[in-house]
Amino acid sequence: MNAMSDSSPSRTGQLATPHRAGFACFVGRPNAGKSTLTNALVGTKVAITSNRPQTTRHTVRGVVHRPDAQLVLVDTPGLHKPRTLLGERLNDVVRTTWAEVDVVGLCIPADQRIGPGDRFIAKELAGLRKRTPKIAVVTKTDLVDQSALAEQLIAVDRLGKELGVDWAEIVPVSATAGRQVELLADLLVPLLPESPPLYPDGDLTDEPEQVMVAELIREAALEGVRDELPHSIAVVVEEMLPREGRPADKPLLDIHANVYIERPSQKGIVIGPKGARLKDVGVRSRQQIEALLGTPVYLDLHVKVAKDWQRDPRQLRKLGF
Ligand SMILES: Nc1nc2c(ncn2[C@@H]2O[C@H](COP(=O)(O)OP(=O)(O)OP(=O)(O)O)[C@@H](O)[C@H]2O)c(=O)[nH]1
Repeated sequence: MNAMSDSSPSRTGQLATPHRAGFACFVGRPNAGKSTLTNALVGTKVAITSNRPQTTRHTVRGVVHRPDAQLVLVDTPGLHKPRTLLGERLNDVVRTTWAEVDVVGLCIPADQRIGPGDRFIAKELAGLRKRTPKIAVVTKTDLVDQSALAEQLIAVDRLGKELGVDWAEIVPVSATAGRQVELLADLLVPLLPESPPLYPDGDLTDEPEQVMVAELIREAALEGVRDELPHSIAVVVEEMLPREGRPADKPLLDIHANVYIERPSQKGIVIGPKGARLKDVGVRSRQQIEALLGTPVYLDLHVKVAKDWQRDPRQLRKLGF
């Protein structure tokens, strides 16, 4: 099930390569390595990774540009059993995304047994329209030896047969070791429809910059306090403006952002003794933002309480959900 023959030279000796372009998304349980894989394919940091579940809240697209194809990667939040309104909304976002893409890749870590979380998602995939190709990506192969990997590949194959998902490919990769990432792109491209490029060359993401900036701040704010504040931090960038009166060769971007927490008692955790933690969050996220936007940044952070924001539809809308 691939259209590799399309890219072989034609009899006239010219390359009869139709340009292909389309959307792919990686799904999988939290922490399966979806964001890291997206980054590895695109070759720069576009999606936000973390060593904890459910940090990818927004649909972030990275664009892989190749002479023969353009692969637009849509990164979705992990599908999970919803417990809150936010959880339900996230699942809706995930399903909507699946229905709109040209190929879906289910990520399953090589170093963990296939569990209820993977089955839950694979079952959803089985219900997706037939003509959307589904591939299985066995991630983090650097963490296991050859025989464990072979076993996992067999288990993934069995999972597909059992649940009625017809894998177009089963591909083992390591995003961090850069192993087989190119091959994955090669296998994804033929599954895309023939189409001219969808994005101008050089575009890595069409996610609004403010959302990316907010994600970087949230990532820094969660660092080290995830156990205390699992899903209780949201960040909204209120304003992003070039500082007036600066010489052209010394621009400065003023960014004002609010870090929302759910309860006043969480304020101390985020701010830290004498504001030390918040200062540190500011320094670390500023460096990331400067790297992302390529300009010096002045970052102004405020911590605010948005009571029970995960359960309140009005707050959710304000926070962009
Ligand atoms: N050793 C190794 N670790 C990896 C690899 N890919 C991802 N990881 C690690 O696995 C953890 C989760 O990776 P993410 O890319 O954030 O996972 P995700 O599926 O996007 O997670 P959510 O956003 O929670 O859905 C991070 O600590 C990564 O560094 C890999 O190829 N090898």
